Order: sequence, then C-alpha cells, then structure tokens
Amino acid sequence: MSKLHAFTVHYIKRARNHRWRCSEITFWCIDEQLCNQWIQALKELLDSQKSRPKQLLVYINPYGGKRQGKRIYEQKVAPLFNLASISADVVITEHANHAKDNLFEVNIYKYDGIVCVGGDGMFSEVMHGLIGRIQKDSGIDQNNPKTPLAQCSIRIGIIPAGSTDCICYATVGIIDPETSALHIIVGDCQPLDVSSIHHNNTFLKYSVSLLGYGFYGDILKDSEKKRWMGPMRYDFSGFKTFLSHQYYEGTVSFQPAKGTVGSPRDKESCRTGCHICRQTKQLEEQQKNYGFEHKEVEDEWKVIKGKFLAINAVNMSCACPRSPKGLSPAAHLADGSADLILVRKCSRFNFLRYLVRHTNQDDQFDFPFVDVYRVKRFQFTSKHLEDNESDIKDVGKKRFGQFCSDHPACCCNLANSTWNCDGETLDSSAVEVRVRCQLVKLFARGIEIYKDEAAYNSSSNELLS
Ligand SMILES: CCCCCCCCCCCCC/C=C/[C@@H](O)[C@H](CO)NC(=O)CCCCCCCCCCCCCCC
Ligand SMILES: Nc1ncnc2c1ncn2[C@@H]1O[C@H](COP(=O)(O)OP(=O)(O)OP(=O)(O)O)[C@@H](O)[C@H]1O
Ligand SMILES: [Ca+2]
Repeated sequence: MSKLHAFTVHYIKRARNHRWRCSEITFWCIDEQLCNQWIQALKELLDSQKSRPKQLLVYINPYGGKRQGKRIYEQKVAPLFNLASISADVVITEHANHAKDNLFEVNIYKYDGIVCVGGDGMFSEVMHGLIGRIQKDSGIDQNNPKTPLAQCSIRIGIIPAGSTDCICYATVGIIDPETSALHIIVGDCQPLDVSSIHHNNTFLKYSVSLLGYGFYGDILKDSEKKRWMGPMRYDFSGFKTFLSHQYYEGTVSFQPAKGTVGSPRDKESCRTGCHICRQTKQLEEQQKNYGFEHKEVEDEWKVIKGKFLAINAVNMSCACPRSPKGLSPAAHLADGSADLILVRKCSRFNFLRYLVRHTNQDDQFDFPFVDVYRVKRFQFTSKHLEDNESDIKDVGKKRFGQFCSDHPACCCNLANSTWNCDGETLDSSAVEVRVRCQLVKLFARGIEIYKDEAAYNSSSNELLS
C-alpha cells in the first residue's frame, strides 16, 4: 500500500478440547526500515528455534480409516507446512509395508522427522521401519530379547486419518489433523515407551499402545475381514466378539515395575511435562552412571494361571474417542513400564459392566475379576502350547485339535486367540514382552492441562511464520 509497509505473523491459538488453530495478524508501519527490522528480528527468532523441523518425509496411507488420508494431507497439512517453510518429500503408499520397506532404503538421516498420515496401524508400520533401520545401522540384532536397543532420535509425526487413532489421541488430546500438523511445525518432542515382543529368541513385533490377547485380539481378527465397513467394523466385530464370550486359558508371568513412582490405580493421569515420566528418566540415567543399566534382574516373577477373557498390556492410556479415559487411565507415555490388565472369566453381564466403565467416570479396575499390574517385563503362554510341549515329552499321546488332549470328552477350552498389536494381528501362543523406556520420540507434548477454562485463550500463543 502506498507509504504503508506491512508484514503478517501467523501464530497458533489454543481452542477448546486441546485443539490448536492457526491465526494471523498483520502489522502496519509507515517506516520501511523499521518494518524490515521487525521482519528480520522475527526471522532470526524463528531460525534460532533448532527443534523445529525443516525437512520431513511423509507417508500417506490412502486407504486408512475413511480413506481421506490424501485429501486431509493436501488440504489441511501441506498449506501449513508451506507457511512454516517446511519442505516435505511425500510418498503415497501403494501396499501394506511400503512405508516400512522404504525406510530401509532411503537416506533417513537427511530428515528431521518422519510423518505418517493414517491410523495406529500406519504409525506401527513407520515405527517398525524406523526402529528396524536404526538397529540395522547400529549393528544390533533385534532377535535377541536381552539386547538394549538404539534409541531413535528422528521424531515421528502422526496426522490422524485412521479408524481408532489412539496414539494420536493419547499424546495430543484430540484427533485433529490441523492440531497435529501444528505440533510438528513447532517441533514438539514426546518420548514414548515401546514394548518388544519375542518368541523363542525370534523378534516378532513392537507395540506402543495396546497389546491385547482374547477380546481385543478377536475383535481385530474379525474386523480385518470387514475393512470395507471403515471404522464401524470395530463396533460390529466388538458386538459379535462380546456375544461369543470366548475365554482363553494360559499362564501369565511378570516382573512388577520397581523403578517407577506411579501405580495403575492413581487418580492422576500422564500430562505435559509429567513428573512421573521425568523421574523415571532421571532414575535410569543414575543407573547408567552406576553401570547398572543392562543388568537383568531375574528375581520376583509373579505367575498367574487362569482363564482369561482378555489380557491387555498397554504402554499408554489408550484413550480414544470410544473411551476418552482409555484402557488404563493412569498409564504413562514414557515411564518405562506398561500396565498389564488381566480380565478373568466372568459372566457376560459383568464383562459388559467392565466395558461400560471405559466410557464413564467409574473405576474399571474395581471388579474382583479384573487385576492390573505395572510391569517392565511379562510372558504369556497359552495352555494349548503348554499342553503340546508336555505332549512332546510324553510321546504317543494323541492331540485333539482345540480340545483337551487328556480328556477329549471334557471340552476344556484350549482355543487360541490372536494378539492385537497396535491394531495389527500377531499370531503367537507364547510371547515374551519387554518395555523399552523412551525408545522413540513423537512430534507431540502429551495432553496439556488447562488450569482454568479461560486459560486456553490467554495462555501463550506460538509464533508460526
Ligand atoms: C457398551 C459399550 C462398551 C464400549 C467399550 C469401549 C472400550 C473401547 C476401548 C478401546 C480401546 C482401544 C485401544 C486401541 C487400540 C488400537 O491400537 C487398535 C488399532 O487402532 N484399535 C482397535 O483395536 C480397535 C478396538 C475397538 C474396540 C471396540 C470395542 C467395542 C465393544 C463393543 C461391545 C458391545 C457390547 C454391547 C452389548 C449390548
Ligand atoms: N496402500 C496401502 N494399501 C493397503 N494397505 C496399506 C496401504 N498403506 C498402508 N497400508 C496398511 O494399512 C493398515 C491400516 O492402516 P491404518 O492404520 O492407517 O488405518 P486403520 O486400520 O483404518 O486405522 P486404525 O489403525 O487407527 O484402526 C496398516 O497396517 C498399513 O500397513
Ligand atoms: Ca508407559
């Protein structure tokens, strides 16, 4: 404009329910030199913020959730990345495992972060690619369950476009692509615990949210055949699995977490700057300094044999829109432990009461048939496998498929379930699980606490571009 000079500042404004929005404000000035000084000062301020990513590698699953991944990225995320001068190499996946395989081929070290546009399954794929690549480059064999893993310093960003999106919900507080893009732009960093799953010295998978056998495994297995239904498939398969009321027999053994301060029955949840996660990290660093870090303590295994409707190990609350407080409301994102929830065989009515409590304020652990433990390691072996193993020693015994080999007429239930590993199926009737403290990092900051309702309007806004 004649004789007036101006520049526009784009910044982040907090809105309700942990939502972030991009706003802009234009400053006018009659003095051109002063205007340029301001622009220069703001540019220098932005450049000095080293945690902000400049170059990203983006994987889009065009078939996740309601199949909106590509549109969400192009319309809601790419314009914000452009505004923040972030350059992105975009790969639209053509098949399952495309992103994972690609992460073993590209030069990942030239990127400040890897972004996945999709659901929990897509995140899991990218995480497997990244962890696997880092171990390969560090010469670490993932098959040895005792080996400490190399941490991944390249952060992962999630643009939610899946069916459950629980990892996004539990680390940001809302499923909103724009909010997640803004957390990436400001360069947030949230470490995450990862569980490694092995069987007989063979690496199977990693898990960050839910590793579930029985109820959630069966829901997932059934729902995979109904992908065409979109996110609704989980409700349909959930109802069907609930009616089938299948229980599974086996042995769970675990080592209770010693070094953590919290308990799964705490009233307080993990939030931005969580002191429990911070204390754990400090403790781990102290142990490192004293040289204790990789010593395996073999004492104190607790063993539970029984009939279970569900065995769930969660590394985070698993909060999602279906259950806003999640499977274990007090679980921590980065405390080096998982909450192991054992739901024993009970009536359908009681199991329904347990499920309903995931949707209200009542305590879902306050039932005689539900136990919850905070653990660092656990193992599960199905009775089917235990019996088969003892049969091998006792040559000549006949086996009767899914029924008890000792008493074919007694109809003991020896069926096997599947594991639900962050929304991916995993078939293994015996697993050994270890929590790896803060193995990966996300572009997130945990769920922020708004001290009072007015705070989200007045609290600090962040400069975008
Ligand atoms: C009566 C209402 C009860 C509602 C109970 C809701 C509990 C929901 C807890 C959800 C926890 C999700 C954990 C996240 C797992 C993700 O890594 C994974 C991949 O995205 N998602 C699922 O496996 C997807 C799992 C989807 C689970 C859906 C469960 C639906 C159960 C429906 C039972 C109906 C009984 C009705 C009887 C009249
Ligand atoms: N182009 C593709 N074609 C088919 N499958 C793909 C493709 N790209 C990725 N996948 C696979 O699709 C699976 C599911 O994707 P995603 O997690 O994005 O959606 P979802 O299952 O609907 O959501 P959620 O995991 O949150 O329930 C992932 O395991 C991923 O490996
Ligand atoms: Ca944890």
